[in-house]
Amino acid sequence: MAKTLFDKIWDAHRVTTLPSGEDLIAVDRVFLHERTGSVALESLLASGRMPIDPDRVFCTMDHIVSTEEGRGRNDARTPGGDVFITATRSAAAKTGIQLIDVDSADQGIVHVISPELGIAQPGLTLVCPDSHTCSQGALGAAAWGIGSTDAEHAMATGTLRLKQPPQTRIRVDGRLADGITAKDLILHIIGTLGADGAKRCAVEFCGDAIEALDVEARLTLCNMAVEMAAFTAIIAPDDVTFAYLKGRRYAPEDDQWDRAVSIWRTLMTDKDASFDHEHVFDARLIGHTLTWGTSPGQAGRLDGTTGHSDYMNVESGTPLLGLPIGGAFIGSCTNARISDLRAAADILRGQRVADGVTAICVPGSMAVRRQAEMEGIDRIFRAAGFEWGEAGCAFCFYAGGRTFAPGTRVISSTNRNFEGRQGPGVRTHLASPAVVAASAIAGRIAAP
Ligand SMILES: CC(C)[C@H](C(=O)O)[C@@H](O)C(=O)O
Ligand code: SF4
Repeated sequence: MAKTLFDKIWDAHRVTTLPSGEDLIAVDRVFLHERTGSVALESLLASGRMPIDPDRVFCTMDHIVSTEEGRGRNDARTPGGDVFITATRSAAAKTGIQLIDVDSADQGIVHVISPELGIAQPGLTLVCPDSHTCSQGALGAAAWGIGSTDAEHAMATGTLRLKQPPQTRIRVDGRLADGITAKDLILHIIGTLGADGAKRCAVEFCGDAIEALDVEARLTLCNMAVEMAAFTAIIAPDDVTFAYLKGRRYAPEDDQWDRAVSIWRTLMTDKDASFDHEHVFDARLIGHTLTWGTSPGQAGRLDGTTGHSDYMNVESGTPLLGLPIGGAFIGSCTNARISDLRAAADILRGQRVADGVTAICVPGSMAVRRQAEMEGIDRIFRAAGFEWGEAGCAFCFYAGGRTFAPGTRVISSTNRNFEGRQGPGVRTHLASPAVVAASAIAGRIAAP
């Protein structure tokens, strides 16, 4: 029978089908972070269990760590949040899992460093107690977000019990216009299908426009699948994927590499495979896209108008272009990789952030930060008046502590614009790094 890419990975990991109709699925890798991972690790230890294979459990510190330069990386950005850091460190030592601690050169946001280190690979199952784990499907893995209890189960048994999700195919034909990015594309898709447009589905992205994206852009695309309520997203691995993975720390080596690639080449949807839902988009019709409301589905063109939102303080029909901003943030697992920073730096070079705009850039990983510094990108950001941070989730979500003033309109390269997401009363517009940079300079929402 013809199979989808997702079927192939699922079937290869099915240990058995249970009487309940659920499958018992072998989990290849578990990734944790200090916010939810600490809970899972402590609970596992309290039950007297140990990870069945600690070498396949990875953990980073990203959500609660301070990202302010020079502040000391052991510091928490959440008042009293140090417990997340210390509890994770101590539980990691007791369980023998692979901890990427605050002072590690590899530290960064889980969904940024997992691909960077080659931990996410085609054909693997990978889970993490974090909703944006779907990002990692960009490498051709089945990667999905779980709760802390399931993380505990996955660590203890190397399996998870769940029903195979329904499947959606989203094909994007044509090529994105110059300057239009994967962020514009995914905001356009969510804006069209709605914030529950892919409910509980495993989404496969395919088509010419997807094949033309580099891996970093594919990560941005898959990252936001959960914002349309998807179970996960996946892209068939291809030569672009293999070139990205080759030589990375956890990638297969030597003849193992050739064997892996020959298996990976079989990971694609068969011609006659069927999906529960299918959608087709035309990349050529997509322009700069950003959100105007408090759901990622409330998105529209930069040259368009808003709907009505009291929280966002916009009337229906207000042009997005020209809305005055007080904050600009470039960061998060959506858009804080080197290609994102380069795109923003191209716009910021020789420019200054407008008066009254607090502008902050927080690279997604310390590796991205080092690369940016090697290229002089940090100097462009600093000279423009941006604060330059150390890696972590930072202003992507409010965790107590420092944020923008209530009521501030912020243009942000992140993935969630819920009420209060970036701080009490803070009004978030999601956009690409280029639109964030251009708006920071203009002091109002502006085109790159
Ligand atoms: C804190 C964490 C569990 C949460 C998530 O699951 O996504 C966070 O990363 C987010 O983006 O809201
Ligand atoms: S950067 Fe934001 S979206 Fe990504 S894992 Fe951190 S908090 Fe979640």
